[in-house]
Amino acid sequence: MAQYRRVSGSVGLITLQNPPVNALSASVRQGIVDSVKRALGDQKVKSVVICGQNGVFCGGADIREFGRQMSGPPLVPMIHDIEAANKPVVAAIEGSALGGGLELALGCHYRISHSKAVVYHCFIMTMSDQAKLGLPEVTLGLLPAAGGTQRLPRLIGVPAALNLITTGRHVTAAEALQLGILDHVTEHNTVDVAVKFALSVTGESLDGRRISSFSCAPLSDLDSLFEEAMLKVRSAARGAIAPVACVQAVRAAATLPYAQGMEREKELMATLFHSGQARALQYFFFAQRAVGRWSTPSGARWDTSQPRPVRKAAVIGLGTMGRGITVALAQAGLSVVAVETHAKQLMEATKAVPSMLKRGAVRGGTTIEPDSITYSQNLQAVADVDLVIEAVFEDMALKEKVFQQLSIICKPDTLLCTNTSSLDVDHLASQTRHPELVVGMHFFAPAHVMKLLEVVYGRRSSPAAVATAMQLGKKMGKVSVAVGNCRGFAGNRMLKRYLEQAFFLLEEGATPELVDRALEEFGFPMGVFRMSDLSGLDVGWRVRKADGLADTSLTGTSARVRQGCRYSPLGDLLCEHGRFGQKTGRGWYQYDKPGGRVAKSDPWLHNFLDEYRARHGLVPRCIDQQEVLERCLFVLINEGFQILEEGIAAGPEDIDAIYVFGYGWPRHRGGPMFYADMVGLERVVERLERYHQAHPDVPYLQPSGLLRRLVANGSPPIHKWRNVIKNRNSQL
Ligand SMILES: CCCCCCCC/C=C\C=C\CC(=O)SCCNC(=O)CCNC(=O)[C@H](O)C(C)(C)COP(=O)(O)OP(=O)(O)OC[C@H]1O[C@@H](n2cnc3c(N)ncnc32)[C@H](O)[C@@H]1OP(=O)(O)O
Repeated sequence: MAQYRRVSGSVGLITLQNPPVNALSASVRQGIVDSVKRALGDQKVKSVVICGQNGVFCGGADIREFGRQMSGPPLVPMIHDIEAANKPVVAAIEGSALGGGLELALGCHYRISHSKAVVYHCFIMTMSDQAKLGLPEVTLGLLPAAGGTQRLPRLIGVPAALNLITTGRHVTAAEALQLGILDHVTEHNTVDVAVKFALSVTGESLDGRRISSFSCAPLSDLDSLFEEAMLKVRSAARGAIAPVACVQAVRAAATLPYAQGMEREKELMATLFHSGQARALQYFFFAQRAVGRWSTPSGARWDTSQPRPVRKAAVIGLGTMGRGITVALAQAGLSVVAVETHAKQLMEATKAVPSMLKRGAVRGGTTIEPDSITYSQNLQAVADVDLVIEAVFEDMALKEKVFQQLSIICKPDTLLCTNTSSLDVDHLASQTRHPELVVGMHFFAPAHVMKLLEVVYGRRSSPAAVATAMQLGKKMGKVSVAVGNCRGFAGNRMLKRYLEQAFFLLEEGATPELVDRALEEFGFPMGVFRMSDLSGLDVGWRVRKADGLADTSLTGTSARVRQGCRYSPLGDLLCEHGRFGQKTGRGWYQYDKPGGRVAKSDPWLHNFLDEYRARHGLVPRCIDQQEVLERCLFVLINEGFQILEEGIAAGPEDIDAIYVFGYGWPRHRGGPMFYADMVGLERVVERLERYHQAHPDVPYLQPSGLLRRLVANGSPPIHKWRNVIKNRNSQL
């Protein structure tokens, strides 16, 4: 809806009304069309202001309408009519003007917005409380097709428009003013200022105010600008089609008259609108919001659990993870006690952490106060904190000891969290006096950069403990996903199956290059082998050794079998050769030096694989990219269904958010569970069954019960899976 009234005698004020973000639904569009008509037809009205109710201008088109039959007046002629009006129209932008919302504002003759400098916590000073503007359609698999690709370059120039349209980034009102998107910013009530302004421009000529009549500022070398832009978008999101279409649309603005540019914009939008990528990205938009509405099998829920305030936190262990967590906590405005019992490591951390904070501040345009962190070698320093995050070496005996000590030292109501990536949270809880106050907070390296946080609830974790960890994650800018306690939780448990298949493919004749190429062409930023070289092969080796798996002295058939299932010792053998990946300059690839970044094919590795296969009587066969994708991805997806069946994750959105934010799953493919839905559950079952027949010693290739049940229920779309999922208690 849109409300229309006349204010200050001669200003028609149109207020968009569609909470929470005044999205341009059919009825809002109809309301705007009707209101504009009224304002232009009323002789008493000399100028018009468009604003949004509740301090939000407009969050853009109503994304929920995209999957349905579109009705109501279309945006393009609606905006065209506003621009063509013979009375000045002013956009009063509070909150957000995004997508179609900004396009609507670009159709107005003037744009005024809100900006206010505030200090929002004790040591980070920032410009907050100001409007956000942007054309984020690309993040939804679309382009700004209501004239955005044609008006913005005409208003702010091609390079700046290319940047905004291809990245979808939001800019603050201050930046928008600088770029020339806004005519004016105010610290006062934006609508009042806009009304006064509208009165002041009454009767003035609008000839120079209609952006569609502008020409793009000329540029000397358009071809190389667009070539560069194309290369950039292709490498930023491999295989994503919307950024490419965005570049093409902006090129049309730079080279064609407005009307032809609009035709091109429409044509390009038509290729995107019904694409699988647009569906995936729009699904993911809602999925990442859905994970905040967490629930556990015991009935704890986001809307009935009260988080506790956390002002002071401690981090125990200042290795790579601990340092990153310390930085993330400090950046979130908490006071942090950073504890490391090894003097050398502590000394290094006291230098590393402030410089990480400094780099972060430069990147984020904020100022920091390093005094918010105190360092100590003594665990007693955590006596008065509200929450502790343990990040010591991944060793159960060590962690047990730390939790026993924390339970004595800390206040009785202190929340005790572990950053373990796979160990048993319930067991650690059992070492403490208050197991209900123990949860996992599983960060991903680098912890101050990566968006994902798995919040792991144990059997006895209280709803308040889960709510507090979830809220703290949000405060740290993370996407927090609540998961149950099991080996590897959700993310690493699924990853294990994916890694195993990659190793098996090498045994059967593939090379790391072939496997990585298939995965990178699918859209992962790095294939599995390049990724494991980056993260260090020794990490998994240590875990396998602790689990009694990494025994390379075994010979004959038993060398490739553990606990009755197929096992590949390839990773263990590489580690025994000292090949830990980038850090040693050798892994699945070779690097020019230890710490080198550029992976090169390694003849040694290929010889090693040949000899290994010969030793074990494995006859290499030709493996194609499809098999790589199906084996690696379908087994991971199958584990995802198992996780859903066990209630470790509450819904497919949780798993998809974990994989997109934590494991580089290409966002334009929606996440593994969405991908399964796209491929078709029946096909996933059929391929898994086929591979299981060929590899009966790999039980995880057998389709999970839930997957079969969904197929038996007619393969309902992903948003109906929850109806079929029967949550069970967490399982260890
Ligand atoms: C064959 C060819 C046919 C072509 C015809 C088509 C022609 C179409 C022409 C033009 C198309 C224009 C495209 C667009 O405008 S696409 C939309 C662009 N806008 C966005 O991407 C903005 C999305 N929203 C946000 O970024 C944020 O929500 C923000 C506005 C910044 C507010 O953030 P915050 O305060 O943190 O609130 P939440 O994100 O939690 O959102 C609150 C709830 O509102 C829902 N929401 C938000 N935006 C939209 C929207 N645009 N449409 C529908 N719903 C929206 C959001 O999901 C939250 O609800 P819930 O928690 O239930 O998920």
